[in-house]
Amino acid sequence: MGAKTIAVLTSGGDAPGMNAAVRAVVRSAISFGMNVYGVMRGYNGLLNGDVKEMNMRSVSDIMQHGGTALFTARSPEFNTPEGVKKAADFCREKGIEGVVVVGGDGSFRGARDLCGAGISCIGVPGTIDNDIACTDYTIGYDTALNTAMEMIDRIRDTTESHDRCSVVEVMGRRCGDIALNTGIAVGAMATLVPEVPYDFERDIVERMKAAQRTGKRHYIIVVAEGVGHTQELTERIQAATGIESRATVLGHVQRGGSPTLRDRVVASRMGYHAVELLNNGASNRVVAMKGEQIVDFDITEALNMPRIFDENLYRVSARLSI
Ligand SMILES: Nc1ncnc2c1ncn2[C@@H]1O[C@H](COP(=O)(O)OP(=O)(O)O)[C@@H](O)[C@H]1O
Ligand SMILES: O=P(O)(O)OC[C@H]1O[C@](O)(COP(=O)(O)O)[C@@H](O)[C@@H]1O
Ligand SMILES: [Mg+2]
Repeated sequence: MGAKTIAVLTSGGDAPGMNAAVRAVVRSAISFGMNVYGVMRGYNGLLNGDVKEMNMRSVSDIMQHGGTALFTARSPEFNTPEGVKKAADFCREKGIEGVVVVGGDGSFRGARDLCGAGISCIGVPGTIDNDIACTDYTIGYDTALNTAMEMIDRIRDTTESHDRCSVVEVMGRRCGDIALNTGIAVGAMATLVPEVPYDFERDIVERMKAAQRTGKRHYIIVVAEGVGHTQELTERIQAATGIESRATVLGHVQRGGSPTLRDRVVASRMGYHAVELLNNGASNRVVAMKGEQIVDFDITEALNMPRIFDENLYRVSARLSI
């Protein structure tokens, strides 16, 4: 028997496209004859009773906006056995039988715990990092990639005009996917990711000198946040090569902005799939994308899957960047 009353929340770092996922959950739920609540500020809304009943119009005009209309939070209180019990008790009080959690791996751990406390949960991957092992794609990734690319193109203009080296840090706490893809798209001379250790002399200094001998006069180096020490690295490059160097940390600009078509469509498909699962009585699942197909996995199995780094793409990047 499927859930009759469900809720939707967004949790962890926001990502462009989360609004399209919320809209899809609300509209699908209503079309299946369910009642649906929007939970404010991630798991905090379940702890503080901050929920609102949604109707068809509650999610009008939000899809084109970045951020999340439900707001988001990282909730330390929920991340305790007492917090999970309190949230589950609140759901029971409200008659909420199922919760769709749009967020990253941390949020899925929370969803798994809430399932353990008796509430059916479905995870929908929403994070710009693309760092969730079970899915080829996370909502927000495409928008973040395009924003980072556009920003680095701008940095290139000034880098070129000054014959400089620019070291640009992009987001990705433990995952080099944003760095690797934007590095290829902007023609970076080197791309550093947390998955592959690098050697300063071999991978940076010697490459720059070799490129210089072919006539190159300006350089873009893309570094994933997870590699760290971007300012220090920039100073070392200037000291070792004599080439004037500047560091730019792109930061949260990558998390904002109107979502791309891909993010809106994938988010809509995933949100619909999540509600279909709850309507069929499923629980403890994560929605994922494999190739172009929307599929789902058991949350615990999904959280235990190892992330596979795209070695082939890394090789392409290394060959082209000089
Ligand atoms: N191991 C865990 N058990 C229960 N809840 C968790 C756990 N890890 C994270 N959460 C909850 O999910 C929220 C979001 O997780 P976080 O890792 O910050 O972001 P993301 O979901 O984007 O990876 C946390 O603030 C916390 O409330
Ligand atoms: O919003 P905050 O707390 O500054 O977090 C920054 C982190 O959030 C992210 O943008 C997304 O990470 P999550 O998906 O785990 O929330 C990371 O790339 C970055 O390291
Ligand atoms: Mg995370």
